[in-house]
Amino acid sequence: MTNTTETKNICGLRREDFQTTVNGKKTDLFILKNKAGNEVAITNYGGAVVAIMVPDKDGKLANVIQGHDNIQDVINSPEPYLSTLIGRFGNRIAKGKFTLHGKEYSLPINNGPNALHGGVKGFNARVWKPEMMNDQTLVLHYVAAYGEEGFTGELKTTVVYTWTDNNELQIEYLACTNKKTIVNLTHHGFFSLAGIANPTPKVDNLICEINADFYLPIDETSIPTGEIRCVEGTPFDFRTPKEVGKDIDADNLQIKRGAGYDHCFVLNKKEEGELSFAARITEPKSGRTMEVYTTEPGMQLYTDNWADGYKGQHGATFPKRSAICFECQHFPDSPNRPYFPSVVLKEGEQYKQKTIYKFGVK
Ligand SMILES: OC[C@H]1O[C@@H](O)[C@H](O)[C@@H](O)[C@@H]1O
Repeated sequence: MTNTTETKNICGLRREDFQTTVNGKKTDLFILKNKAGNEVAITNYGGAVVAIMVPDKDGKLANVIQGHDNIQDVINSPEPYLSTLIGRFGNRIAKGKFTLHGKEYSLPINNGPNALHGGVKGFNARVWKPEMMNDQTLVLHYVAAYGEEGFTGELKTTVVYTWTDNNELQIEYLACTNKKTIVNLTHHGFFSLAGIANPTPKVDNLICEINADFYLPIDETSIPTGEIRCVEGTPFDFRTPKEVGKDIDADNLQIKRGAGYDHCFVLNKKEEGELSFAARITEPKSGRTMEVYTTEPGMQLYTDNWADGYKGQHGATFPKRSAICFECQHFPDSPNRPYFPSVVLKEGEQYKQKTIYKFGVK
């Protein structure tokens, strides 16, 4: 297996730069290689994907996901969710409060007045137990303790990354609890289809299509207002492909609140939980495409609106808006909105979600 031998150069990265010990647990870099010869590199620190090497229309390989080239930079990143796993609860919970079986829970506040992405030390900042199944499958395990980051119930979590021969990065999530809890897992890939370069180009000229007739407007603290609004005639209408930059700075209250796109789309589904088409982007210059499929009801479109000008892999600097994120998940603040799809997981039940990022060329 690839990881048993010392690899000097993995996707332009060095394995040893990812090897350290954090709270007694070892971090490393794992490489998945498919039959087409294309590689993906993942660290078990937060499950951060640090490389996805895919060809452009002329067959030229480039890394299309933002990350860092060493473990210290991953740990201290100005963007703590840079292409990492997110849990136990993706996105925001208003004021960090929710009620479950008649009891009110208070989570640490880490984003304005709200709780974001599972707390001060979420799944993105944990060392996961790695298991290489074969050259194309990495499994990560993490057990979130009862009470960790304010959540009830121990949560045993498994994430399976599979890199298929047709350049699909499949991410499957499984979890179970010993006491009723809430769970909303996702992966926060920061995709730059033009390829990581210095400077990494902005996302404005990506052509984007999103399979959603509705989205969730947000209040001034980025919590869904509760309204499920039609995208028709708004900057959020991506039902026919359009440039990401077309309305990203539109004179629109929702766009202003998000400082760009930072909103959950309600994905069109025939059936709850079906694995279906969510989004597609095309980068016109390189011809690279990415399609997203998910079992989840929602997808947060985030256009990298905040962290600006920090150093990433391959000597690159990442200006803000140089990546696009499609976080497939249940809706933000679901625990406080009984009419949103439920995020409650009971003892004896199994949480499952699957999302696929499929790379190609046009
Ligand atoms: O990486 C952090 C970003 O993650 C997104 O899911 C949130 O909605 C953004 O507000 C946040 O800045």
